[in-house]
Amino acid sequence: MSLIKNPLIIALDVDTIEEASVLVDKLSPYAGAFKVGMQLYNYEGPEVIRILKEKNVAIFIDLKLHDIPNTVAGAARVLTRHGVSILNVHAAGGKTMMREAVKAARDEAAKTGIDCPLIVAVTVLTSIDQEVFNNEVGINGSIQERVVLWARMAREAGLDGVVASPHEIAAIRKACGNDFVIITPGVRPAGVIANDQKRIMTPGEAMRQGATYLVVGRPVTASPDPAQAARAILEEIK
Ligand SMILES: O=C(O)c1cc(=O)[nH]c(=O)n1[C@@H]1O[C@H](COP(=O)(O)O)[C@@H](O)[C@H]1O
Repeated sequence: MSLIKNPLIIALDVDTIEEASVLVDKLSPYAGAFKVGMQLYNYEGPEVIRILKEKNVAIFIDLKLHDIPNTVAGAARVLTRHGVSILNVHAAGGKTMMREAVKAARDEAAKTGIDCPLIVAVTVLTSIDQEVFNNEVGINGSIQERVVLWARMAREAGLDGVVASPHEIAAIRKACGNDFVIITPGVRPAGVIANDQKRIMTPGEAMRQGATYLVVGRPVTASPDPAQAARAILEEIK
């Protein structure tokens, strides 16, 4: 969507509208979009979307919808009314769930004249490593194989793209083509702490692999100078 002016999406993982507003005011010159996830949305509700949109920034609503198809379709339909730029669902919810979500969002957009968000599927979370994937999540095979399978499935269901770690970007690009949107969290500038992220790369490496958008939270928002941290990432991916 045209409102997203560069590949850097900043994750607003804070509790309140006040904290989010401070970050947006500091970072809007450098961010292509801001991500509102389960922490901020579950405390402040849809009001946070309205207030941030008044600042004329693009919003990625990250609620990782995962439920039966009818329930996810209903959520995708009402979230579309907020006029967000990106919305996500879990690929693990299956193809019918994804297809119904896309249909509900597109129908609502056509009915209301609101732009339809890009709809993307979360694949294997970037905090999961191969051992946890096999032994705790309980899925056999490599993470990469699974991510590519789910990316193909998302594409067949009519989604615009996926969320995946930088490690799978090249394989997804090969399987799903150049127009497929790949949103990549698990991004850490060189020397920055990984926190709970397991499958990481630097911003420059992730873009060279073929990412469409990078999602970055703590390396920017927890920095003593968030604007400088964001500027440095933009410089690195130029
Ligand atoms: O869907 C997401 O955005 C997401 C998927 C994923 O696999 N990994 C992941 O970290 N994210 C989100 O991306 C952001 C990463 O934040 P930092 O680790 O602070 O950079 C968080 O808001 C996560 O919720």
